Amino acid sequence: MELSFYKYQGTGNDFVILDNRDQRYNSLTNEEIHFLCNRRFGIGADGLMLLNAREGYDFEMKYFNSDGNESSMCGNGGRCLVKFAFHMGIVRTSYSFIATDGPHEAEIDERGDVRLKMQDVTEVKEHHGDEVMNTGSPHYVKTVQNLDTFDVFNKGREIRYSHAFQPGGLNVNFVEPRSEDEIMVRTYERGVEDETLSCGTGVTASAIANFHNEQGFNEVSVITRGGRLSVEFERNRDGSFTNVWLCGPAEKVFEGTILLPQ
Ligand SMILES: N[C@H](CCC[C@H](N)C(=O)O)C(=O)O
Repeated sequence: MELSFYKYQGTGNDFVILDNRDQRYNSLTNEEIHFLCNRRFGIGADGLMLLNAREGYDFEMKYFNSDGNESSMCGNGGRCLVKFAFHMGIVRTSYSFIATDGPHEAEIDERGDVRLKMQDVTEVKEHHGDEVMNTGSPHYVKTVQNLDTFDVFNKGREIRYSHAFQPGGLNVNFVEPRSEDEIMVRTYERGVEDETLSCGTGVTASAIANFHNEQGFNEVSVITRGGRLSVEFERNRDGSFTNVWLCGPAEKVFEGTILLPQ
């Protein structure tokens, strides 16, 4: 089958996007998605998304990691899918779409950056002095020194596969505070099984773990290897985090067609 695809990236986290509003790609297998994400034999990406039609929403987002398996929410992917929808003629001042973790709002600002509203975070657990939370995907957040030379792959893999987080595993973020409201983050991503240049739900978890205002509005600037993102959130008296927004660039790279192996 010949397949038309679009390639997008959000701060270096890159995705194959398929317009599936006519459901033509519903029968794609995990093996085929894994092939499409392969950086040598396929298009190459950290993940693949289907833009589906959905009653009551501007669209539905289905997300697959590059291992070919459907997975939890992807923050950078959601931002790229909003920009794709805009390019495909779905033009809104505020977008409303549904993903595996529920409904999301999103906006495209005057610079073309995409602001994505993330799910509330109601529970942050402590684990060996580090923090574990779910921002639409499960994340482990560890503060380290000298992040630039830190062994993200091996240390990340160790935590991702550790017994404590089986069977599903989780994504692992290493954070180095730079100033009161700026952090650096590098992430080992589950389902990619490698470091990605940025991870939206991971950046969100890392910012929340490094909040600076005990109560009320917080804004954290996040430096990743793929570029800069910002995370805004309210910290509430009950310890929950609401009105969480992930903001940053999301760009089309190219489009094309590819023949799936028979
Ligand atoms: N690999 C993640 C999903 C994608 C997360 C990341 N690409 C993002 O931008 O949030 C997981 O399986 O939990």
